[in-house]
Amino acid sequence: MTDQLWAILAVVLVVLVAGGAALTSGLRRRRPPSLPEERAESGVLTEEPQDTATLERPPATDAPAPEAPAVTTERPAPVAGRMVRLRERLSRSGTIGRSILSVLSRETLTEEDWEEIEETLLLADVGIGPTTELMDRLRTRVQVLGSKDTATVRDILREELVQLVDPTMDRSLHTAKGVGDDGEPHPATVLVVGVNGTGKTTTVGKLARVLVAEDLDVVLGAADTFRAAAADQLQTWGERVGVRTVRSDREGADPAAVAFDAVRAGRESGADVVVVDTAGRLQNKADLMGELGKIKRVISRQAPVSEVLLVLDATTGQNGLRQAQVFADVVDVTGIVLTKLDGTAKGGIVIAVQRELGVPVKLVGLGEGADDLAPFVPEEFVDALLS
Ligand SMILES: Nc1nc2c(ncn2[C@@H]2O[C@H](COP(=O)(O)OP(=O)(O)OP(=O)(O)O)[C@@H](O)[C@H]2O)c(=O)[nH]1
Repeated sequence: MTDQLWAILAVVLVVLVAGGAALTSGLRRRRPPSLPEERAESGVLTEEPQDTATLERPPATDAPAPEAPAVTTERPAPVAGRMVRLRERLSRSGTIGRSILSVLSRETLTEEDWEEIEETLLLADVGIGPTTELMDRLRTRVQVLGSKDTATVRDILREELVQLVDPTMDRSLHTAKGVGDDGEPHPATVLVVGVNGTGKTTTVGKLARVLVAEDLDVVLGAADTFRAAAADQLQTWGERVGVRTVRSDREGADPAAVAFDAVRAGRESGADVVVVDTAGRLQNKADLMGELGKIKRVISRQAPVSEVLLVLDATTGQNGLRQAQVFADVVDVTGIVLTKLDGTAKGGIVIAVQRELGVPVKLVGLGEGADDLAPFVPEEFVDALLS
């Protein structure tokens, strides 16, 4: 009896010990490691997302990898005739032409009528010098007119306005490739400068489309490293038309280094044109001169700078003109891009800025659309003012 009792007690003890051990190990398995040290001890890698990615990788097969979705690039609108197509965008500026024409067509012109013409020109930002010049010429020509039919007066005004805008200036963009001293071909390089907010980055994007529409190979340089979003913005513009953007991922990176890399990439890929966007903050003239001067120097080591385009916001009037003057003092500007001409009645700024800086307006921005940048044609501009 005692032996039997001992045997039963021994069996119960064995069952209890085995059950307890199983329970403890089960609990241990279920509790996830929480602290990094615990994870290391338990052999779980700390870079968990990578493990997960490994688990999700499909088994290797001989089947070809699925093709990446085809990137569709846009074909920009043709460049020729853009100003004519966009002429209605100049309707606000058109008030200068139309109101002068209505005064000039009056039977007899009094001093008040001439003052009205003068005021219209000044309000449209034509500037004092060109206004006086135009008034003198119009007075002389209108006085000798026998009969004053509207068509004749319109022709005279058109001729004089075209003269004032100056059709003799070279407005072509210098985008032809060159050959360096080493006999190697190099791309044309276009540096885009101007006060922030004038539409520089947008203009570089639109300009890339203009050049692509002309079948040129383009590389963009995002040297506006002051504003991180500017490089993203530019890259998006480029991607839409299959153009590469050279950029730095570091905010505040040396803009000259980015410009250098962009021109080198353009050289290596045999591109026709490299267009470089800049920040051009007006902290002070010396800083600006230092920054733009350095960018120009490093670009010139690989290819001469073909164009320096100054972007000017047409709606900022005389104030914008003064800021533009600072840039013109710092770099040799070869052309002006007048943006936002669609939103202003001050189209006379075209005349004032050319007079003030002695540089032709080469392109005008006529809206926020991707192809709303047009080569500037004096006759078409004046026709839009008079229509
Ligand atoms: N209506 C109109 N808007 C324009 C035109 N050109 C540019 N803009 C607008 O102007 C704004 C400023 O343009 P950005 O290109 O960012 O200006 P930015 O000079 O590069 O500015 P920062 O990078 O700060 O130096 C944007 O909203 C553009 O869409 C134009 O011709 N017409």
